[in-house]
Amino acid sequence: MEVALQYCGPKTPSPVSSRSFCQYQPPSLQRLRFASSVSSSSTAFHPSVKPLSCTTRVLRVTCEGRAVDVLEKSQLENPTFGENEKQLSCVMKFGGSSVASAERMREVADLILSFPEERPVIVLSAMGKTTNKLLLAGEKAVSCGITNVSSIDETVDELGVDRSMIATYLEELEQLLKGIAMMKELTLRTKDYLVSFGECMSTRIFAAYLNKIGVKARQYDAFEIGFITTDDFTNADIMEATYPAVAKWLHSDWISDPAIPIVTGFLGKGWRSCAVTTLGRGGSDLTATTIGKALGLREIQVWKDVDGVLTCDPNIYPRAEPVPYLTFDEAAELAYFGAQVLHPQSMRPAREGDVPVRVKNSYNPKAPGTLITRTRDMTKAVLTSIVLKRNVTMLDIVSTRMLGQFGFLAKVFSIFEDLGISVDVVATSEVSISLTLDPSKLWSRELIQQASELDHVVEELEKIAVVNLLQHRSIISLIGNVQRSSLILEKAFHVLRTNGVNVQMISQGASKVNISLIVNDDEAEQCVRALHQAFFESNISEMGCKSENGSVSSLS
Ligand SMILES: Nc1ncnc2c1ncn2[C@@H]1O[C@H](COP(=O)(O)OP(=O)(O)O)[C@@H](O)[C@H]1O
Ligand SMILES: N[C@@H](CC(=O)OP(=O)(O)O)C(=O)O
Repeated sequence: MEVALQYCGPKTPSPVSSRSFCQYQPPSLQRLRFASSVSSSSTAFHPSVKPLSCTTRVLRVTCEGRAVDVLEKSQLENPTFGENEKQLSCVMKFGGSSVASAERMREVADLILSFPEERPVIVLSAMGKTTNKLLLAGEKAVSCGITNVSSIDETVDELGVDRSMIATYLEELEQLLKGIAMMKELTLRTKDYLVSFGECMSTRIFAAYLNKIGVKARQYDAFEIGFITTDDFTNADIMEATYPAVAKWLHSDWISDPAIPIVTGFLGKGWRSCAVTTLGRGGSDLTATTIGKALGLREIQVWKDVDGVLTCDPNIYPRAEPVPYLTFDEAAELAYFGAQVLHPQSMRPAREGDVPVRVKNSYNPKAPGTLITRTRDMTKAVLTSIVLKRNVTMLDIVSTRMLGQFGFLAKVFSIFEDLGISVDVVATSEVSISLTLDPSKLWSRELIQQASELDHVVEELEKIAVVNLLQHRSIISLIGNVQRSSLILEKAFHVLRTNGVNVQMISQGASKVNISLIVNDDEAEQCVRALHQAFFESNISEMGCKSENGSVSSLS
């Protein structure tokens, strides 16, 4: 594997060797890119990429012979357009549920074409439950040999597109499964490569279909156009270098030869390994918001199978209703604390780029959906949504020293830092601390590794504290206007007391939009239903009434 980093243009210094590239930490890569004062003409672009201007400062990252040119940020904030050039206008992301079959792909194509004024970038997930099926196939390959991969063929035939386009992928996939069966091992890195076939195929099929019906489209693999990530396989983070690289790639292609870009969601390329990475389950939302920020688009649309973000998970309580407006902060908390509808990290690029996100239903396009923006009128808002995160591990840590001891919290958190474990919810006093561990980070690891990691954490903490490990807990997050926390808590505790539920920990974060309550797993769903009824269904109740935007407001 060869990785090189170089400046392009006449004064190009010698390429940085693979070893020294690997020594850079992400922040220094950033500094290097933006601090450079090397000004050179951009003559050494990738053949498919047209330079934006003739005096562009460029840093090129070459991975396995493939170059990604990273521009100085200012060049991307003000791309130059010819008089008649129209920019790409929005991102439309369609999840697996929206493109589950040939019929759905046709409907999604019609939906896109029903917005003739838009020039969208399309982001697609794998069809239906393909990601789960691929993971299952990988596990079966480990335990009992190869499984076959034929159902994607049927969609190709139904859409009438050329099957040779994905034939090589299906062959490669079978080879991969054979390899897994032979090795009897499925590493996180291999898992990411395996599931990437889902998005690689759905986008190729969809782009071929659009071209077949006369709509010019171009397929892109995200890992080839500059989605540079950390090497945390199955849960990689997008790195800053992604934004200028992706913007440049998509923008330049669009300017030189306009065609609707069809981009694989969920996938990236590890900056050290250069291997395919994934952004965590549901990661196509993050792909969409990353593109929205990178290109400074007008709007990011995420098309789902529900009428927007709902007041709670409809699988827990079917009477959940759409929430018309959310702020980025509310949506980020909601996503982070377990609402499957949005990827936990997906709001970050949208908030940074201040690009509105609209959550819409591809099965019911007329429904207004949810609009997520930087601010909204919070004067009447009390509670917006209730979110449940299950199977959480909680730790009660009590210092073995006396009151007044400083540095206790610092020691506790440095243990988590050393072990690379993220903490979710925290409540603390001077000598004790209760916290929950982020299950998405912890549970992505192998089961045996999880158990030994937990033992290790407890062992380390026991050097300075008495530790009580509590498993099978749930976090119920009340997302809304924490300025009205007394009202929210009064009502919530009334509901919980009537349902005989004891809250084991409570935390009101600095975000001002979230109050988290920890309860036992087996009581959690019943709590969510009862809370939903109290907050959203009692039109005029003791303490609250429904406001126009669907959230609860006080009578006072
Ligand atoms: N608060 C919520 N609002 C809306 N949907 C939710 C919520 N919590 C959980 N969900 C679930 O999230 C699903 C949509 O997310 P997801 O399956 O990731 O969509 P897609 O695959 O289309 O991107 C819905 O079908 C719904 O069951
Ligand atoms: N296909 C991936 C990525 C994704 O975002 O999917 P969806 O948009 O269907 O949630 C997954 O299942 O996790």
